[in-house]
Amino acid sequence: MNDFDSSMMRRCLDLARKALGKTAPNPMVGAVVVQNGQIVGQGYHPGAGQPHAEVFALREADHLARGATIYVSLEPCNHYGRTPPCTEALIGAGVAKVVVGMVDPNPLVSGKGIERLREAGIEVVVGVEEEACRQLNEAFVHRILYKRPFGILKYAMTLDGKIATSSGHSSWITDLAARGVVHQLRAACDAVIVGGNTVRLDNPHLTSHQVEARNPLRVVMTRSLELPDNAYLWETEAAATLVLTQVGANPDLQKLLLRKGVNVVELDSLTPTRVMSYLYDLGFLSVLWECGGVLAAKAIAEGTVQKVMAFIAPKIIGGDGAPSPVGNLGFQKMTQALTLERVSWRTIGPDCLMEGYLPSGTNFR
Ligand SMILES: Nc1nc(O)c(N)c(N[C@@H]2O[C@H](COP(=O)(O)O)[C@@H](O)[C@H]2O)n1
Ligand SMILES: [Zn+2]
Repeated sequence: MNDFDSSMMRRCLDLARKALGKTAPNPMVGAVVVQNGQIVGQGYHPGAGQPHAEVFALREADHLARGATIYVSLEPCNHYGRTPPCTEALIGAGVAKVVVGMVDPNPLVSGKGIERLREAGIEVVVGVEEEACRQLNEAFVHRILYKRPFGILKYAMTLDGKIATSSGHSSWITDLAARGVVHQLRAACDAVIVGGNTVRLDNPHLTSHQVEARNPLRVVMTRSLELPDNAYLWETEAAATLVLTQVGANPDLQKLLLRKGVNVVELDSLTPTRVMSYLYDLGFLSVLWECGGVLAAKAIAEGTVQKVMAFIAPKIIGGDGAPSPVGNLGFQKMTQALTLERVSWRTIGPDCLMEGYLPSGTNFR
């Protein structure tokens, strides 16, 4: 890989990111057409049902695409989905070379796009900035491979591991800057899940708090449906809310919520696994768990959390009964601890964000 290829692929990733949070169930993809060392066309995939990144880049390059090199962060598709195959568009435009960031994990494409281009006599290079391409679409890759959305557990805790005081007060653990990062994270996710207790205790908004940014679907998991008549989550002009409950729960509140525009769905079983399967069917890529410790423990135990984002404030509040981010996992020994992989951390204002991935296959129901 040379520096030029690398910088063009990074440009593709920057373009792809313009559609952050807007492409589900599709990936984020960017493409750049280069003729004689100059960018003559670029594009990104804005969302499902719209043309792919390659098509926008080719349109912009027009006749200059002939004999050019196109960089694309994901293997060009070779199938009829919502849109026709990009391989045929590339062949038709007469490009000489295609530089691909990563092979598409989608079995409808996986390797077939590259094969088709090579058959047509086009030079194809694969794997430029592959790790960065994979990272950008980690949720898409997970969805394709496991037929479930990618789960992120996010929490804010004090240095002594508490998410609230013993009385349940939790506003605010982290500073403004860290809360801003959480708002961006919400804008990048398709749904954010809390349990009934969080609604009762914290009355959260769960929006991205930015005028231009999109909001995730706000999802409440509640068996009893014993929730307040008035909650910010019922203000659906701000963002859509879905309440998942069990069959026959609190019919009066169901009627009230429906009148307020909240979607209420009764599920046969209200487990994290069932909820993630429901959200998969809605086409979601990434789901943010912003719940309390009891639900977080269940979500981890059922393998519905892949990544953990822990915001840690340099504050100590103590309190024997003060809750912690993850409830009972049933572990007795330190050897049972779930050790995160690919851990990184950074400071955000006075706080610290530690991120890492649960070992793959974590599931001990
Ligand atoms: N290479 C590439 N560029 C894009 O811009 C894309 N959106 C994709 N997506 C791949 O094609 C599938 C979706 O196809 P339709 O949008 O339904 O036609 C998606 O699952 C990816 O495999 N690829
Ligand atoms: Zn395509």
